[in-house]
Amino acid sequence: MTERRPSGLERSPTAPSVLSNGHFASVGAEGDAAFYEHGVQVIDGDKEFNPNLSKYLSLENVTPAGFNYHLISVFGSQSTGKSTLLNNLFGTDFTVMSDQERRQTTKGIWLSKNKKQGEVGAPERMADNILVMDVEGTDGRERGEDQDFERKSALFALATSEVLIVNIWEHQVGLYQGANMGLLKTVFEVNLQLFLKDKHTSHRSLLFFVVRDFVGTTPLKNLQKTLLEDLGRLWDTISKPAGFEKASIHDYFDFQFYGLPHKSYQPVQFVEEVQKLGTRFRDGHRDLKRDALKGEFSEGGVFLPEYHRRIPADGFSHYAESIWDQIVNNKDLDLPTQQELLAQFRCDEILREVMVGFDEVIIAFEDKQAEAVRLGAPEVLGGLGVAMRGARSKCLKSFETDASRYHKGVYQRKTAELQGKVDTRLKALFLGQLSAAHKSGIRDFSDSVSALVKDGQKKGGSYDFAEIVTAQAQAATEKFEQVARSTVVDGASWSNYKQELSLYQKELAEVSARLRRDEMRRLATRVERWVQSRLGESVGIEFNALGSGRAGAGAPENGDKPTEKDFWDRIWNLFEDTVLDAERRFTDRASSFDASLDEVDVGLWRLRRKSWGVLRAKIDEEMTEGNLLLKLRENFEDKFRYDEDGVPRIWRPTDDIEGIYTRARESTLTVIPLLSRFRLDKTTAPPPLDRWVGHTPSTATSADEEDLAPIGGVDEDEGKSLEEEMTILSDSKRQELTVRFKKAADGVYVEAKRSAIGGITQVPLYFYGLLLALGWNEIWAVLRNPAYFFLLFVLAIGAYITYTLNLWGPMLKMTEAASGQALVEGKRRLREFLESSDTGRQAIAMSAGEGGSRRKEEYEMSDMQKSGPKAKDDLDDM
Ligand SMILES: Nc1nc2c(ncn2[C@@H]2O[C@H](COP(=O)(O)OP(=O)(O)OP(=O)(O)O)[C@@H](O)[C@H]2O)c(=O)[nH]1
Repeated sequence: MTERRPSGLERSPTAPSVLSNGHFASVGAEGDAAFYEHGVQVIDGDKEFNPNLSKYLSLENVTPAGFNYHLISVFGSQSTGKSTLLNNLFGTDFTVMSDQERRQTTKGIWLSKNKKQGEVGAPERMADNILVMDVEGTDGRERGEDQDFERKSALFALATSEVLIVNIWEHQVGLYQGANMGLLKTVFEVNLQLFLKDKHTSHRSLLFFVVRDFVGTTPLKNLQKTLLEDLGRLWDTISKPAGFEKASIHDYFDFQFYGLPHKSYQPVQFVEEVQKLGTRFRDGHRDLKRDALKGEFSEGGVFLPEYHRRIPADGFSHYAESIWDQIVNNKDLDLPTQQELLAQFRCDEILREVMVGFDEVIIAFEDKQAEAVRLGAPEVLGGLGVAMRGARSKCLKSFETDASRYHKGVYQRKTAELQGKVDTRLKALFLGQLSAAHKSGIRDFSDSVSALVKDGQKKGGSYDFAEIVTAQAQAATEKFEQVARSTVVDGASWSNYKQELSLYQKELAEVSARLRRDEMRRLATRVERWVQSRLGESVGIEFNALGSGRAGAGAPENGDKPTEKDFWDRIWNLFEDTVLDAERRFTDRASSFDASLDEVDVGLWRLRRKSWGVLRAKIDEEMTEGNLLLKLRENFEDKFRYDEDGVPRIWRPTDDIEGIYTRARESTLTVIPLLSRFRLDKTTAPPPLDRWVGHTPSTATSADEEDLAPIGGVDEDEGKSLEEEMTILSDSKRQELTVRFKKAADGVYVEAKRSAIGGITQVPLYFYGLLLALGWNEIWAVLRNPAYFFLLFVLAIGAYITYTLNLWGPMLKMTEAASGQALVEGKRRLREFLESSDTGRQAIAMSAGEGGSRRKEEYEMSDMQKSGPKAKDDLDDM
């Protein structure tokens, strides 16, 4: 349907509009109220519907009125003053025929809103929104005998209006064949046709007869009676559909009559009466109680609820258009179906409108959430809960306000559809928010626990891990609940977070367990370092003691003097003691982690295995060939060079050097097989490593076993026996070591032998006797000479004083320093002298070569004597 300009207002866009009655009208654009000064032409002369009807209703502010509006149509023969009547009653500006032209002015159907204000102090029920329709006059000359439009417009008016004003000249009353009777017959027929399908609702209409040019000679009551009799007869003549044969005219119509004096002859009275009549229309609803008391209905408001066609104002134009479409196309008018269709159309429209408001609020959040998910950094959106609750309730409320007036079934269906749409999106947002709260909560929890643990470690390790975890888990749960609570949408069944909360708590517990495992690992590492340091030191001492050839540091349990035989017993005891101590430390600390027994068991098992690894590494370090050869040599030298009391031996040729050498060497040689296997002296078997280190606990995970080196005799699948694990030196190594040791021992023996022979060059005793005999005379000469004797006496006294003052030491040192200085000086002078000659230079070169090689030897020896590395005590770290 094309948009048309009202035919009564044809004009060029620029020229001022000239109305058919010759008056100028100020007009504006179609959006202006001024454009609709004369109302809106709903149906034009070509039976076209004007789509601008809705625009007009909006401009007149009728659209939001809901059911709070009334629609009145006026019927009557052409040029009987219908427009004049409406304009006077409602202040409208329908075009009125000029008295000179006398031709039809109203074409099609016009509609205008009542412009007259209610009187001051008028009753509250005063009708605000009265719409009046001026219907083209019937049986006019312009349309000839074309009854089609009359029928169609009657159908249209009846389908929409509550009151039909029938305009009739007084002189026409009683003229049964008069033009109005034909019109009324049509009205009755279409009324039956219209409401046939809507038996359940009792539609009624008010036929309001306005008798024009009422003189008053015949009382209105009589005219009324005549009219009703005529109408009754008319009703009887129309053919009624099956089932309606006995229907009375009063089942469908109420009647009212009003007489108006001649407009030109009695203008004052005309105005007065019009005024009175207008008040009745604007007065709103009829007071049934008062009418019942008076026994008649002749004053007060005219409307009754059952007259209303129940089309909400915002759906009126659409309804009117489809009704007209049906009428024009000669389709059966089915009002209930039309109302349902209208409801569907309008509900969809309202749904779209309310969704616009919803989108304005929600899309921003949806975009933000999607962006955060895309970036992989889920974010808890502030204000989401408030926005969701507000948008949802506003959207449902506005839908209810606007759509609930329409067909109930359709409205309910559409409400469910809207709720579904809204809730699907809100639920996604809600779950997204919970997911973000979940992820960020878990991350924050993990971070804060780690930070607090680090803090505690910095402050000296005085922190309770379990306490930190419990407090942080509680804080994290509270935070999650707070976010979830604030995002809950009241009244939405999906809006609860029980399941999400329990999933969150479950993951918190899992993360706690992981953090505890990490913490246990750190603890285990610290304890292991401590074990390493302790074992490194104590085992080192034992090995050093082996070099001395006497007892080690750890005394055997029975209190006997420690021997080389129980070397491995001492090492094993040290290991056991250290590990037990470490286990105690580990268990004490782990208990504060709230760790389960299984977790502690796994931790202890790992600790024992690691400790064994530490011990085995330390043994391997001590048993490197160089270290071992040095130890054996020291062991041998200790036995060879020192006697049983530990006093160094000075070899004399008479000594049994060979015997001592052989015993010492044999004794040291027995150490080699002893050292080559880790065997306990008590049991003559390897230590019970498998029992001690233990088998893998069933609760240990593959991660727990990851960094553990396999242990022979414990980890069966490694194929290494306990015997192999306890073999420290292989047979070939042993033999090689024996050979090298023997060579070293032989060297020591040769040196001893040489030093024994060197002792023979001592001055023999008889030489002193000979010296005394030969120098006897000289001794006497000194003693008998007073000068010599005195000198001797002074020297004796000086020596005594020096002794009593304990000055011998300093004096000797001074003497030594002086002689040393003199020696250095002497050497320097000698070198200077020699350098001046060639032979002297050669001699210096030779002596330097010898001295260099000796220094090299000395260096190598001192290198071998260096003690093994000492591990730092990590105990401080714990
Ligand atoms: N005798 C008489 N003439 C009237 C009365 N009211 C109006 N008229 C005249 O009747 C003529 C027609 O008036 P309209 O109001 O245009 O009549 P209408 O029924 O709207 O005419 P159409 O729209 O052409 O059908 C005008 O010349 C009016 O002056 C009245 O109460 N009595």
